[in-house]
Amino acid sequence: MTTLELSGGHVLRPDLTVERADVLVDQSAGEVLEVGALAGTGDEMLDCSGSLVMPGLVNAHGHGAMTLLRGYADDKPLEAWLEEDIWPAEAELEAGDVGAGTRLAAVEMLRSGTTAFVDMYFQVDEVVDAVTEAGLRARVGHGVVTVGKDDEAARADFEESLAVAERHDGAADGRVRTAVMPHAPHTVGTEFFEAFVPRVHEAGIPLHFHLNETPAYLDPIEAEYGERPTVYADDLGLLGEDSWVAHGVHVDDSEIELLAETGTSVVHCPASNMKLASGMAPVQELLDAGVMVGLGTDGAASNNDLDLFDEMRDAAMVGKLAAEDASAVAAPDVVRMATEGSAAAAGLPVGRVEAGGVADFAVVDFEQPHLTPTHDFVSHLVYAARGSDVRHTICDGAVLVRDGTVTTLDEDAVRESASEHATALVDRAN
Ligand SMILES: CSC[C@H]1O[C@@H](n2cnc3c(O)ncnc32)[C@H](O)[C@@H]1O
Ligand SMILES: [Zn+2]
Repeated sequence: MTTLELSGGHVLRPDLTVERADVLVDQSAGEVLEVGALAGTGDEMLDCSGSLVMPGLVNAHGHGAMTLLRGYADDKPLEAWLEEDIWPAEAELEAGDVGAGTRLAAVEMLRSGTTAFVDMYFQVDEVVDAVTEAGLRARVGHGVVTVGKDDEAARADFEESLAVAERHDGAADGRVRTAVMPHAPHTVGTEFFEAFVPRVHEAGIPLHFHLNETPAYLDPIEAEYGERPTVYADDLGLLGEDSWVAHGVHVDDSEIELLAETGTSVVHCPASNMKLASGMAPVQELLDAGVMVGLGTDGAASNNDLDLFDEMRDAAMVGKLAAEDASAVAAPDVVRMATEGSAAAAGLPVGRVEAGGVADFAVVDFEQPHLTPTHDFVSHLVYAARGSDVRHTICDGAVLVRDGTVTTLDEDAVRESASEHATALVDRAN
């Protein structure tokens, strides 16, 4: 057994108290052995003085390779943005693009303290290779869209999502888990849900999809079935403890109750919701109803970054506006959303720093002017810290970022390759 000691820092405990402590990790098992006063007992030492050791952040909804389309199309609402710009560009995507874009996403996430993420996209073999190389943890899936496809192509798309989930589950020494990911209730035909959802359940595979992001998600379902999309999704077997949805912006009281009753988690994506003017999710109401809420960036083309510190601040700010209450979506709730909440939503065994727990951490440098004085660590994590304050990132016991430098990927090469792929992709699309 080789041990790593995170020494000299403060530690954010699961009850969100902070104490001066070291953390000893079994690197081969990727597990925390002890949290306490250790004073130099590790085989390898990682200096965390002046810093806070917290659980690695978990990005519970996104489309990693959309980094290639960052800044390609802005200042439009979701439907116009997807139909006029994003989907035509994605029609030109090649496997290598997804690999390059996901590596860029990995570098950005690692540098800002994210150790696990959820990815709904295409060419998932490439996504898995990038995750494996980066050393990250992920829940990945092939996104299914059947609108605009004939029956054969639509069925093939859903088959691909199932096959990908079965092929990759447990990859990268178990750091990669999978899910079947239909895009949304209104972009996948009812007959395909009816045919495939029972098979997904039989195979014990979780489900992840976009729900009620904009008013346009409601109209077609209400017009055809006379019910809210959450009820429609429940009728099709899409809700449950193994399901988590992205957005949940336009959910009424009965839908919130249904999400709580079925144990379906909601991933809040505040930056994307603000940028696309999709609306303000009723996060405090979801929390009050007992719904598990996680946090996600969505893709880098609608955010336009993958920094969960930024996202935490946005979640707190817009949560207060939505509730018209400055005490709503308070800092401790937001830190829980970005750690344990996201982890529970995505079914990943992370989100707490404790003995016997998984060794995934972000180490945040608090010796910064904008983090001085430190009356309250949790307040600073939400309202004042930035992704660039992350000093070290550790996943599964391995140091993936040491003093701001990614150890597993060559950052310059990743940036260069992503730029080349992005330019060629956009040239093909235009
Ligand atoms: C079928 S793979 C995922 C699919 O989703 C698209 N997408 C990106 N951002 C959003 C969003 O905010 N709402 C809905 N769909 C989104 C992405 O471009 C892919 O086509
Ligand atoms: Zn999305």
